[in-house]
Amino acid sequence: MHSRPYRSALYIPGSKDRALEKARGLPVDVILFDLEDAVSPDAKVAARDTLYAALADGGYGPRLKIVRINGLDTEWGAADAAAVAAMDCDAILLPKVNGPTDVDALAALVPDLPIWAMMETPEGVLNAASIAKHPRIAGFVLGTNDLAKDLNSRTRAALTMALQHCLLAAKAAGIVALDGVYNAFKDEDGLRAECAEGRDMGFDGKTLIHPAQVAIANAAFGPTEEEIDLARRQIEAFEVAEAEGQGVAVVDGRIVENLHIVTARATLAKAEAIAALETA
Ligand SMILES: CC(C)(COP(=O)(O)OP(=O)(O)OC[C@H]1O[C@@H](n2cnc3c(N)ncnc32)[C@H](O)[C@@H]1OP(=O)(O)O)[C@@H](O)C(=O)NCCC(=O)NCCSC(=O)C[C@H](O)C(=O)O
Ligand SMILES: [Mg+2]
Repeated sequence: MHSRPYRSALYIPGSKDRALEKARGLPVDVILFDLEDAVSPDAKVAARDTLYAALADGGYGPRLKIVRINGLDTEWGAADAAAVAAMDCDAILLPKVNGPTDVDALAALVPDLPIWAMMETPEGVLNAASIAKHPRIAGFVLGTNDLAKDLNSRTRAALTMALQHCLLAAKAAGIVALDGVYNAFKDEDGLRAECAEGRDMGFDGKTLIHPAQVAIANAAFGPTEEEIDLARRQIEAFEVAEAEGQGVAVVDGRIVENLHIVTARATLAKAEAIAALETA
């Protein structure tokens, strides 16, 4: 179980001062400062300095600060990595990871920061287990746009197997897994439905492209009052059952065993972590 929430992870173009400023006041759990696709080629070099200065100025509070660089096979990747190594951030995100050797290459350039991997190529998805187990990897971010492009697929349903494969790899390795973006940023109902689907699959949160998407993701991936109440009642009932020498309790007509208590405790821990983040 992770000790901080990852409900909402907002991409911020590293080149845009206004968005970098706006992010300081947004209730997101994770900020993905982007040097890759959100930044046009002619702005990429200057974006490094813009982002360095924004992070040095601070004001992003307890949010997890991750910087996405350009691929190491591009003209910007290696210099991005060197620049990020000097930035005040928590992790570095590598796009289009195809296998653990891609992670090795970045690890050699950035010795100290945790590395997150964009899972967005067919080869990367096939190698998900070995990427997730790389000792420097701390999280997966699904890149559903690039994946759909490479697969020539037209629906999210067509990506289900890839999403689940990456999730299995992430959970087996004990790392974080964030779902891909929902492109139609003005369609709140569509986002709500996709967040619910990603949460039910097991993702820890959703990557986002616009501030208007934050509240929907936070609500979808945070425990509800009903879930918190149920978790408390399950723990209470199980403790009573245990005191009576029983291994099973019944709450709301359903059995509660030790494994459900693990989930119930995780729900309460997540609620506490969210409260701590929101009051920090
Ligand atoms: C999508 C956008 C281009 C829309 O921008 P805009 O038209 O400016 O939106 P608004 O006028 O509604 O903006 C309102 C205010 O919010 C600020 N804003 C907008 N977006 C962001 C943001 N992402 N972070 C912080 N602040 C933001 C505006 O500055 C306005 O502020 P104010 O002036 O105070 O009113 C734009 O949202 C955008 O560029 N989004 C990010 C796009 C992006 O990051 N793309 C790359 C990541 S997605 C990806 O690569 C996925 C993956 O790799 C894959 O393969 O799937
Ligand atoms: Mg991508």
